[in-house]
Amino acid sequence: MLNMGGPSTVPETHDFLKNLFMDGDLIPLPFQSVIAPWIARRRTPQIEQQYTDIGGGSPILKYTQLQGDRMAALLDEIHPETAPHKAYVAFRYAKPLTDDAAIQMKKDGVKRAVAFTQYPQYSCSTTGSSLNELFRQGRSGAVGEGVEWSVIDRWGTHPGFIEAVAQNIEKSLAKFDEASREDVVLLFSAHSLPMSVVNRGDPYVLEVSATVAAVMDRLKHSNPYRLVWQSQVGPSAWMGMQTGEAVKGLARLGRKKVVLVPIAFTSDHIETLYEMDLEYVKEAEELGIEVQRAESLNDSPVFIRALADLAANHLRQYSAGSIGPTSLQLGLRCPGCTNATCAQQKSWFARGGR
Ligand SMILES: C=CC1=C(C)c2cc3[nH]c(cc4nc(cc5[nH]c(cc1n2)c(C)c5CCC(=O)O)C(CCC(=O)O)=C4C)c(C)c3C=C
Ligand SMILES: [Fe+2]
Ligand SMILES: [Fe+2]
Repeated sequence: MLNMGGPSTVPETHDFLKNLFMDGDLIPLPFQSVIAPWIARRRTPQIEQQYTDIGGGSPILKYTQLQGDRMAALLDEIHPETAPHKAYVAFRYAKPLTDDAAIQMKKDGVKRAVAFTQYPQYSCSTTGSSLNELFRQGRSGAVGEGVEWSVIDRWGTHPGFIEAVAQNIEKSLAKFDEASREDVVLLFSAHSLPMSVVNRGDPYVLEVSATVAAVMDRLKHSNPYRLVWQSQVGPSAWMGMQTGEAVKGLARLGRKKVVLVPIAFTSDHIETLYEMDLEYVKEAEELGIEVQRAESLNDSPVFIRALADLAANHLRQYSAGSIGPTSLQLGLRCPGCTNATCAQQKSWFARGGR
């Protein structure tokens, strides 16, 4: 279960930020090993305050572990051919890190493993970075010798995932007065990307858009909607329109009913619990907007069944030889990619981790 992770407690914030700013796949910095710890130290107090304000830490580990354990139990039932199944959490920036998962897998004597990204839509800065780290650990033998790997690299239009998101939107819509419910604007919000990443051919923006289109089809276009982008960091140009600006713009246009929908992350985190709930919702209410935030998927049984379905289909097709260890799409580097690790990682996984 690959994801970025988050500090489970406030004192873990500094190490989380240090690991994040040290990641050249996410934020390439000159003199990274010197500059990254400095930026992390400077940013820590502000981000610590945000984690304090959302209750003392990120719930991502709790939810990822729960999703993984329940998915593995379901897999034992629906795909007994490869049972028993066990989920290992491998976070990129917080404990348990990829090397922690590797140690545990080696101890357990794992011989067959699926790298299952928990980011629905692919970006080199998220899933790509996690796969690069897993490749480094796997190649070094940290996970054990002779492990056969395959990859589930993206699933942003899986019908079970779409259904789970749509159900949460419907729950939020039900809180509005029925007579004017169709006027409610669905504001899908995803973590933004620097334009430098978009412009090197990263598929994330397209894939998030595909998720939104699939959700709207499932909802039979019951409401008007927009996809907007949040959480940009630093002074460079990022993908827009920014969520905060969109909320203000809707108020200016007299669109006073909004559901905010997190669409690129499956568990609650600082962006839902802090930016959405404490910043955007508050701002919207001050502008006279009636606003609901659609719940994150968290422990949604529909979502967990979708994860099990994705894994079962992958294992079934892989065993039948109808798919290889990686998708064809994973094999294509961004046309503007200059990161040599991406090339090595893709061919290592395409050979099943050999
Ligand atoms: C799919 C989601 C995400 C993408 C794409 C993404 C790209 C991306 N992020 C940064 C820089 C930062 N992100 C930070 C936190 C953070 N990022 C995501 C998700 C995506 N990032 C989440 C869910 C979080 C919060 C974790 C939590 O527990 O809530 C941070 C740290 C926070 C801060 O300092 O503001 C940075 C920095 C870049 C540069 C980038 C694409 C290149
Ligand atoms: Fe981010
Ligand atoms: Fe790349």
